[in-house]
Amino acid sequence: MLWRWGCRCLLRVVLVPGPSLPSDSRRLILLNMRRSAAPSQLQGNPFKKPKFISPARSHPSPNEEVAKLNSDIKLFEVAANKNNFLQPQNDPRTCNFNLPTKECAKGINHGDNYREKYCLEASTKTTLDLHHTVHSAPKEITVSKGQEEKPDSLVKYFSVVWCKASKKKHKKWEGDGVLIVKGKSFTLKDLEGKDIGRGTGYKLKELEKIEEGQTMMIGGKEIEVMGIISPDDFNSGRCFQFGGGCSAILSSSQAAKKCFSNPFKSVCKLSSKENKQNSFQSCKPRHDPYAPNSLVMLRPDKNHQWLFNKNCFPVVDVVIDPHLVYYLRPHQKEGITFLYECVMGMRVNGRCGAILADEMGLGKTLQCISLIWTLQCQGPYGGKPIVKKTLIVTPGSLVNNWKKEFQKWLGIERIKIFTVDQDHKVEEFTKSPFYSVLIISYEMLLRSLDQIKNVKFDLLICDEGHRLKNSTIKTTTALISLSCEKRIILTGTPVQNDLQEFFTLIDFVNPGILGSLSAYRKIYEEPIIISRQPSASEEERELGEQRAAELTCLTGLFILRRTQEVINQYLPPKIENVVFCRPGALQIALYRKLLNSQAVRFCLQGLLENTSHLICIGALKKLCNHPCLLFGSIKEKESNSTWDESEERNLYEGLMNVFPADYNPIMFTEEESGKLQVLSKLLAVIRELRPAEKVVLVSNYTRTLDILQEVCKRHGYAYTRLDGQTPISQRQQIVDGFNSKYSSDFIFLLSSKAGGVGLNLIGGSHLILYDIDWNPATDIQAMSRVWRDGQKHPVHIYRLLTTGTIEEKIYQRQISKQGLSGAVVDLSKTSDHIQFSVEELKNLFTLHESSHCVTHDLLDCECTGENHTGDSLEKLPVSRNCQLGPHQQKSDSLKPLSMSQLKQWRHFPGDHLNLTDPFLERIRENVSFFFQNITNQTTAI
Ligand SMILES: Nc1ncnc2c1ncn2[C@@H]1O[C@H](COP(=O)(O)OP(=O)(O)OP(=O)(O)O)[C@@H](O)[C@H]1O
Ligand SMILES: [Mg+2]
Repeated sequence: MLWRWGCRCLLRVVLVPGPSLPSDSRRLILLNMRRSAAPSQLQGNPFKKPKFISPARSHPSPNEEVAKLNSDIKLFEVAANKNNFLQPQNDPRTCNFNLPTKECAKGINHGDNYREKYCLEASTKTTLDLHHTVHSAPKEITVSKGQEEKPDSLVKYFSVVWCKASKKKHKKWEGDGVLIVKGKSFTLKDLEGKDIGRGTGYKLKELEKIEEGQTMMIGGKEIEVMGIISPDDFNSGRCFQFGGGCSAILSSSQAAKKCFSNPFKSVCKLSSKENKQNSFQSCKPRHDPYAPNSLVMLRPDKNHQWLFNKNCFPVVDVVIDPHLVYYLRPHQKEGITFLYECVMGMRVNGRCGAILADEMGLGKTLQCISLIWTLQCQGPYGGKPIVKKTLIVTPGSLVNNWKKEFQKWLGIERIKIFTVDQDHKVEEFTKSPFYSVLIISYEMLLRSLDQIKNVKFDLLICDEGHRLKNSTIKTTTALISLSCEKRIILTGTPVQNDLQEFFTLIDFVNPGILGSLSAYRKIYEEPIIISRQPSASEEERELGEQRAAELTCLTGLFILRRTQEVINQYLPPKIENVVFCRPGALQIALYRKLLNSQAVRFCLQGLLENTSHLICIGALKKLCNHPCLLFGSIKEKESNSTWDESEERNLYEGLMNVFPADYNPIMFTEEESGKLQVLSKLLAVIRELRPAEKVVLVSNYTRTLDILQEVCKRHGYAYTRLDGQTPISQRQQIVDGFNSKYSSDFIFLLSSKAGGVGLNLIGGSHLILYDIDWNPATDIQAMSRVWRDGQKHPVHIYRLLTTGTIEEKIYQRQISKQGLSGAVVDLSKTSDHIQFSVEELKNLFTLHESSHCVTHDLLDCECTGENHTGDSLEKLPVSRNCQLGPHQQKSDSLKPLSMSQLKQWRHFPGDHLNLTDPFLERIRENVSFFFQNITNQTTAI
């Protein structure tokens, strides 16, 4: 550690390579070290008393050097540094949810060429050092509003160094800190945001006199004031970033150190081998950068060259293969540019991670394939490829989809892909020089971790990477243990809704960039959460907002999210229907009986154990799907030896008497379930009106899928099925078979939880969600399987709900605020994780027999339910469920509907006279109410 070198006027000599200097030039940098051993004191002192500046930051940028130096060796003291920890080369147009705020823009030092190219807006603002805290602090102490009138509320912030109080003559400062002076009291915080000292009762006159260089005692600690911090820098949290971003800085310093390790070798005086190698490098771009429509990557700026072009290769344009560019959508071109800049460390110095969080179906796979292909063949320095081996980790059902996409876009010759399965082990990949891309499932990765660690991967892509949001799970720790620096997370779900999970994902792609978890909690999470509470004071609200803005700004450099709208124009119309199906007579009788059971009554009195309500909910959901499922469960339980003591006994007591005496679940009928009746009619009308079109039929339960499968058999519909039991090796084959125009399958039976994510089921143009999940994300995932690129037909989506039952309640929960509060981003969350109050349980356990649609009743809609065409969209309030707050108010088209949005949909009762939709017309008999919404409407559908 540098700061251990505490001695007076220590001169540190570093020879720095520079690409643009003559080969015999050597640059000698003397770092003037101060006496004190505190981190902040160990560097040159360009302005007053700077904080600790890591080597990567403390060396001048090559531009500055070139300007200052002639070819002679020259000694100089390190000047003010412009090589920021963050070097946002951010495209304001693509900065996903977080257009830089004024504050953000202030803190950004845009790279020259990038600024020219993209950041027109930002470039008009003053470019400031993000860590200008000390240097640019105003001479006068900044105080909060109202200080003159009320000295008690006066607030000042100072950067300090501190150590425990001691009488020793030669003290060692232990760390940097922030001193907050409020009224007559002091708080001392370390750079992790923790309070480490407090004091009170000081005289106001003393406080006014605090100035740089002053030493004082606070709560058993001695401090020396190093400078003033502006309220802006405190509120944004920037003044802590030496703690927060410290490791990021260190990392770039490490990168820099690499360059420093053998300076002579690096200064364009290449060994003969390297010379030879160099001469073999193609110094021409692989593709013509001037060709019309060419997609050329950003050229590295001088800082980048100085850090990464050790061998002084000529800078060559990196141009995306025109073969790919031909197919790329505009948002995909932007996405590739973004990914390239991230993994090349051009957006955040020395950081090579990215999160591509585009909504489902936007072609994240193609964007990554384009990146891999580019980096595998090209590089900005002498054309030398950046990546040799890439590791792609993905859910099991998508392993072959990735391979297929590679083949779709690049053919089989260009790039050799190895997919791991039962018969193809990682060793095969390791031994063969032939393959450059390894695709493996998360499960297999864990099993083959040791072999994987033996391979040096240059690029790591984690598909559906939101599963890494928990840092303690094995998969995350396994992936963290891989040494690969260039890491990309792909996810279709928003990542910023939960601040803890957000941290884990960020820390995975760019380790340490937000500092330690404890620092992050203190500096960002706590103030942000406090500010969102209704009881928050104005001050807390402002602080939280500013911290959120800063966090957004920091992370927005390497997170990109675009919404579905960007591809809407390429997609056919989508007709979405929520269909409220009347329950059958047997269903109603059983439902009543269940609600009257002792188990439900006890639940409502809070008398049963925590999980009892889940059993009741489960039974009601089964009943809504089909009574025979409930029958089957009871029979199964009865045969179990523990039946007599089980809680279910209280629930199922007397239920068998409601079933007809000769009830046989295998001989179930469609009439017994309202939804099944509707489904059966729906399948028939699709078959009749659109004989060439296919249906994806989704349920969350394998047993329900069995029933649906039986219905297919009875009606003679050809079907295929994918659920949790389907071997991974067969999944892609099943998907391909269904998508093929030659397939005779009419129906694809899909278990949404088992295989919903990432699948392309564009062979189907009708999707029926037979049951509803607590988590809207599960349903959204499923619905996104058919309305995606490549779909040729208008897409019809039907969500079936049983009128007046728990299914409506779950739907309401999905679309109301409550439903959004926790579950929205998390596919793994189930009802087990949802807490219910007794009031909520009462509502869940009520059957509304006389309502056509309880959901409509709740909408507060003036219409009488007669073909209402929806309110004007302008009235729609913008609502967003995001802990990072209002800075990201951009529409998320795939986020669950809100109640008010649902009100915009056309809605009408089943017996409405003028149903224009021929499909709805045919099923209306069993339907009490419809909601319908059409996206991308053309003429006929
Ligand atoms: N530019 C394009 N032109 C035509 N088809 C495309 C294009 N880009 C992507 N596609 C196709 O769109 C479909 C969806 O792409 P992909 O599976 O990569 O989406 P995704 O963003 O990964 O979605 P999810 O989050 O659901 O996994 C694929 O079939 C893909 O081949
Ligand atoms: Mg995908």
